[in-house]
Amino acid sequence: MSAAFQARGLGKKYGRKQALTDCTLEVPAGRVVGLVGPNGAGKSTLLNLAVGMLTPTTGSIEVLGNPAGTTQQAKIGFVAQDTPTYARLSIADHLKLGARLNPGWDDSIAKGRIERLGLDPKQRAGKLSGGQRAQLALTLGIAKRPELLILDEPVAALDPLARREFLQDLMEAVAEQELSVVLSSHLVSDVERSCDYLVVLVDSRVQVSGEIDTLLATHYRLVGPRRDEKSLPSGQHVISASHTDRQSTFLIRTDEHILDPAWTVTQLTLEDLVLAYMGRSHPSRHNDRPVLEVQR
Ligand SMILES: Nc1ncnc2c1ncn2[C@@H]1O[C@H](COP(=O)(O)OP(=O)(O)OP(=O)(O)O)[C@@H](O)[C@H]1O
Repeated sequence: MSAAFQARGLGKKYGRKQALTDCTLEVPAGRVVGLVGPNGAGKSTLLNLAVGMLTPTTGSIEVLGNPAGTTQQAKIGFVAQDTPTYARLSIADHLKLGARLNPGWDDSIAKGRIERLGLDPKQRAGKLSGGQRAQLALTLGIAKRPELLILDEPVAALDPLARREFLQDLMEAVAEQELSVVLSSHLVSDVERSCDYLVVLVDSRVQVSGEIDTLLATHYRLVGPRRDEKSLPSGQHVISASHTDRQSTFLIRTDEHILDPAWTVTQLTLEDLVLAYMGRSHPSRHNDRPVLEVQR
């Protein structure tokens, strides 16, 4: 199976605003990829480039092995951040339209979800609440049975229970179909619950990407007597450092064993890891409110 998407030197400028910079990234197929980063980081820009709604200023992006924008539309499901629906059409009309436009449409998935959500198929989309509209858009995306489902902050408008159920549905769809998912989120807990691959984007640049299990197995917190980061072995890459008069704390990435007995070594949570990379781009944010929400 080809990569879900592959970006090489991808960049996007809106006028003079650089929204995405030199993004080189290969996201394997068959994964649930969490794209996280603060407001304005460039997440929607990257996702819109992937579905061909935007054209790159520099570099290139391939989706399911084809240049973005040329992949068969039936293979890609995209739910944009504003969860677009047709206000004057009913839920049932949306499902009929979905069935007509998509060769792989699964009506039982669509109708089953709408029924489970307690939505009235006769209701017009324009009369739905924001969360219900998001549920309709997500239902259309899943029932299309695409090879790649791209979701821009899909759960932002959903209540906590609906969010959990939706992520559960998504994971079941990935297990049952040959489906890759890329979803952007501000919520580390949602990524932790549903994703197995992580991309952190800050200030238009990818800070880190990889399998979540591998990332967690190669990042550590070291606490010990104060020392300069230059004294650490070359295989230990410092992501963040903080010091008191006597003590140093480093968050590091390494593939090697940590042999120095002076350190107390602990592994990072996903939240620690994400916040460390986000802080690296914005040193001044260490003392601020976290830019990612953490909800359990
Ligand atoms: N159409 C546009 N014209 C000019 N600037 C834009 C446009 N769309 C986005 N930007 C800018 O590009 C940057 C990246 O925006 P983008 O929407 O990709 O971020 P994001 O990570 O999705 O943010 P959020 O989490 O708030 O949705 C931001 O600084 C934004 O102001």
